[in-house]
Amino acid sequence: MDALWMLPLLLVPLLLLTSSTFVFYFKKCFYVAWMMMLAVIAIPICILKSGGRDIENMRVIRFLVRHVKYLLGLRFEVSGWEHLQMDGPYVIISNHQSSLDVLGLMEVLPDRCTMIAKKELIYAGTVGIICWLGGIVFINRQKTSDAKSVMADAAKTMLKEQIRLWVFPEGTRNQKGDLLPFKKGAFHLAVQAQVPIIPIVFSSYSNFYLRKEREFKSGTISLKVLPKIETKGLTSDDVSSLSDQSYAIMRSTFLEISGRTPQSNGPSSAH
Ligand SMILES: CCCCCCCCCCCCCCCC(=O)SCCNC(=O)CCNC(=O)[C@H](O)C(C)(C)COP(=O)(O)OP(=O)(O)OC[C@H]1O[C@@H](n2cnc3c(N)ncnc32)[C@H](O)[C@@H]1OP(=O)(O)O
Ligand SMILES: CCCCCCCC/C=C\CCCCCCCC(=O)OC[C@@H](O)COP(=O)(O)O
Repeated sequence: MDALWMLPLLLVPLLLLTSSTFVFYFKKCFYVAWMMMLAVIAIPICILKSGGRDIENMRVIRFLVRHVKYLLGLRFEVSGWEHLQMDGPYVIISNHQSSLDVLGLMEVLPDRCTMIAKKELIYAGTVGIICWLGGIVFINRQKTSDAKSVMADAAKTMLKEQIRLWVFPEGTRNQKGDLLPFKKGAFHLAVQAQVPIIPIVFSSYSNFYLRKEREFKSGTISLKVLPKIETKGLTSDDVSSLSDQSYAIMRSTFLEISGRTPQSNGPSSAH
């Protein structure tokens, strides 16, 4: 008879585990907490290995982040690896749906590659510190002139130190089921450094992660690395067409790997 009183107590966790809203919040909180904790582990390793801010720290970060996908029930199917097998610096551009992109990014991240990120990320606790140690280039999106000069410096550093940079040309996270018009910074960067652009496309997260509906299920993400786009000989006058060209191939790839058919050519580039 006493055991019957236990029943509701057992039902509560059972109900919670089957509630998709609970799972959504649980997985999100777990993700942030786990990344924060991984950064706590990574910080002393990076400082001991490199003594401070150094692009080589990205190896440590990449190694420590690789297992996180399993904990969230996510898988990545990568195609086009061969396009990353290239010597020297280049600019990677990819679409940006959520902070979960970091997991896919770490799947394919080449050596000596860091990212351009909004400066607010530096205040994200231990994650902010590890981003700084990993050589992430922080830009102030509210001050275009500052962002431009930081990126012009980055173009020089890329060549001097043989660094690759990963930029999210949409400039913000976007889950609207299509790509946002591209900002121009990534293309100016590649043209200034005269290095190739490698587009990488993440398929839509909408079949497993829906922010509004508070759903976060297991899922498989296609990650497609596309052939490089050369910028040798191009000048700032070519930036708009370079951006339009990149947008067009990334958008059609996004729709294709997300199981959708293109409806229109969409917006070309940001103005
Ligand atoms: C173990 C531990 C675990 C922990 C785990 C760690 C995880 C470690 C991974 C983290 C991962 C990070 C992920 C972060 C992800 C983001 O933070 S995304 C947000 C930040 N990134 C970006 O914004 C990049 C893209 N944005 C841009 O490139 C933008 O162009 C800029 C540079 C911000 C400027 O913005 P804007 O003024 O709004 O945009 P835009 O319309 O492009 O430019 C205006 C004019 O300036 C010109 N212009 C733009 N850029 C330039 C330029 N560089 N030079 C000359 N002219 C330019 C344009 O051509 C345009 O002129 P017109 O052609 O119209 O005449
Ligand atoms: C004490 C501060 C607490 C801050 C908590 C946030 C910490 C995040 C912790 C774990 C997530 C790990 C991945 C971090 C990298 C995520 C980068 C990201 O996705 O930034 C958003 C930015 O691209 C676009 O921002 P907006 O969409 O314009 O906004």
